[in-house]
Parts: sequence; C-alpha cells; structure tokens
Amino acid sequence: MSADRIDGKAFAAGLRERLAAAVPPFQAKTGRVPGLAVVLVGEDPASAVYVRSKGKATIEAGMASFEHKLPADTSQADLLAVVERLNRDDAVDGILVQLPLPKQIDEQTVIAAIDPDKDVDGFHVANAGRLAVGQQGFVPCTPLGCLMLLKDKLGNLSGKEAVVIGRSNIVGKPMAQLLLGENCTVTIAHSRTADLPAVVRRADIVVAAVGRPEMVKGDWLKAGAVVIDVGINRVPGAEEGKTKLVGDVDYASAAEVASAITPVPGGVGPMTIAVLLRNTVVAAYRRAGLPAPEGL
Ligand SMILES: NC(=O)C1=CN([C@@H]2O[C@H](COP(=O)(O)OP(=O)(O)OC[C@H]3O[C@@H](n4cnc5c(N)ncnc54)[C@H](OP(=O)(O)O)[C@@H]3O)[C@@H](O)[C@H]2O)C=CC1
Ligand SMILES: Nc1nc(=O)c2c([nH]1)NC[C@@H]1CN(c3ccc(C(=O)N[C@@H](CCC(=O)O)C(=O)O)cc3)C=[N+]21
Repeated sequence: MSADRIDGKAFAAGLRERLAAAVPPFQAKTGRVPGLAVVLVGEDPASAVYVRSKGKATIEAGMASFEHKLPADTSQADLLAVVERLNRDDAVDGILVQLPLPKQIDEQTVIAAIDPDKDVDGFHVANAGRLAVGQQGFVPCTPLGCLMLLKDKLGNLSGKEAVVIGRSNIVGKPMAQLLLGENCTVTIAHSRTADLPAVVRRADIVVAAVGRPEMVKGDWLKAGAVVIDVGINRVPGAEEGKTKLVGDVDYASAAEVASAITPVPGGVGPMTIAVLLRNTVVAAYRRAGLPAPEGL
C-alpha cells in the first residue's frame, strides 16, 4: 500500500487565497488593512528565513507587515518596551516574537507581555487557558494547521484514537486539546513513555512533534493510520556539505502502512505560516468589533 500524500503546501495556498479575499471587505469597513508585527532578536539564520517568509506571505495577502529586528544583545527591558509599543499601536492586529530568544531574555515574561487579543501565536497563558476550557481565543498556528489537514482528510474525527508524540506548550499540548475538542480519544506520549511503538500502534491518527529525525517507523503504525509529521530537522544531505529537511517520521516506511501522511517539507510547515495570517485576519476583525468571515 502506498499512502496518500497530504499536500499541506496546496492547502495553505488555498487558505491564503481565502484570507486575501477577506482583506478588501475589512479595509472597506475600517479604512485600514490587517497588520502583523514580527519581532526577531538576534541573527539565527533559520529564524531569519522564517521571518522573511512570514513577511512575504503577509504582503502577498494584501496585509501590512511590520518587521522589528533587534540585535542579539538586546536587553529584556528593551524587548518588553517594543512589545508594549506594538500592544498600543492600532495598526498592529497580531504580534509574533520569534522563538527561541537569546539567553538573557526570559521567554515566558515576553509572551506574558503580549496583549492576548493580539497574540496570534496563541502562546499567552490566557489563550492556553481559553483553549483548555473551550472559550474563543487564539490557537497556536502549527497544531491548528494540523487539525485543518486532518479534518480535510477525514471529515469527522469523533471517536478516533489519536496519539500525539510530544508535549511542548507550542505543539503537543495544544494539539491534544484540539483533538479532544473534536471528540477523539487522545493519548500524549513523550520521552518517558515506556513502549512508544506499542502506544503509537493504537492510533488512527498520529501527530509526531518530537524533533528526532525519522524516529517514527512504518512498523509502529496501525494499517491505514493518518500521520501528521510536524518535525523539521535539518540533517546532512546526499551531497557533501549540503543539508536537507526531514520530519520526525520515516516517510518511506510509514507510507507503506499509513493511509495518508504529510511530507516534510511541504506538509505542516506551510500551514503554520498560513494559519498565522489567518489568526491575524481574525484578530483584526475581532478588534474592530466585526464578525470574522466564515470558512477561515
Ligand atoms: N512545522 C512547523 O511549523 C513547526 C515544526 N516544529 C518542529 O516540531 C518538532 C517539535 O517541536 P517542539 O514541540 O517545539 O519541540 P520540544 O523540543 O519543545 O518538544 C519535544 C517533545 O518531544 C518529546 N520527545 C523527545 N524525544 C523523545 C523520544 N525519544 N520519544 C518520545 N518523545 C520524545 C519531548 O518529551 P519530554 O517532554 O519528555 O522532554 C517533548 O515533549 C521539532 O522538530 C520542531 O522543529 C515546531 C514548531 C513549528
Ligand atoms: N513565535 C514563534 N512562532 C512560530 O510559529 C515559530 C517560532 N516562533 N519559531 C520557530 C518555529 C518553526 N516554525 C516554522 C514555520 C514554517 C516552516 C516552514 O514553512 N517550513 C517549510 C520548509 C522551509 C525550509 O525549507 O526551510 C516546509 O516544511 O515546507 C517551518 C517551521 C515556526 N515557528
């Protein structure tokens, strides 16, 4: 059997078109376009690439992009002052502070300083709490993107056995909350899980968010499982000196057993950026007191 390849890149392109279509009506009502501010501290090359692609996607959707690049030795107080300014700036609907931050800065303190109604990453405890109790808020982009792909593939998820590997605050935990909200039976596995292959073998839905290249093997899977691979791991490529991206799932062996699987690249990654824009459009409509358009 060869699994269907879930084309996250194509789904993300469709979502970005729907978002672009929501911008002119917003502009007609408010006289401005939704705005996303991205703050990058330091020169980490991978982070710089992501920040550039976020800015490009924002502008392509007809929205306003504000990029703030601060030196690696920026103090926490200076970063907090930037966040405060963005909180007060009416042209800014969404604020994203790129993680990880340099070691002199405490990430939780910075996240806590972001206005929860502009927290389009969904990392603020207010938004984590809203998700946990089922209130309207902002859901982290990566797990929300994974859920969109799963619902597109499977329709109703009710009653499915879902195993999430990884329990980070930004991927694993919110992913598990979302699947629970869809009435899945959810198991969260992590580095202390006793027999991970046996746990994964129960799953109709597997979400791998671990950060271990190609860890999940095909013979861990139940036949017909749907596999969402969140992992982004840069490993040495075939050619000397070159690198390539691989996920947390061994695609070749998993595709023999699964019914559908996301590739890396071209799966979850592009969804993360599209959902960031989606959350920004939704933030803009909410802040303007307007009902957010359907189908986002
Ligand atoms: N596509 C995208 O847009 C995004 C991709 N990512 C990628 O997703 C992956 C996970 O990211 P993130 O959640 O931030 O990572 P973290 O490092 O914060 O969390 C990793 C989780 O995996 C668990 N884990 C580690 N080793 C094992 C193991 N051998 N067996 C079982 N569980 C294990 C850890 O368990 P424990 O808690 O016990 O330590 C932890 O809960 C990374 O590859 C990252 O690059 C992340 C964000 C966005
Ligand atoms: N505050 C904050 N919010 C984040 O959402 C956030 C962050 N910090 N720090 C880093 C991680 C990682 N992340 C990715 C986004 C897009 C791709 C992506 O587009 N990946 C492409 C490949 C890109 C490439 O080729 O390098 C793909 O999978 O097809 C991947 C990873 C967001 N993150």
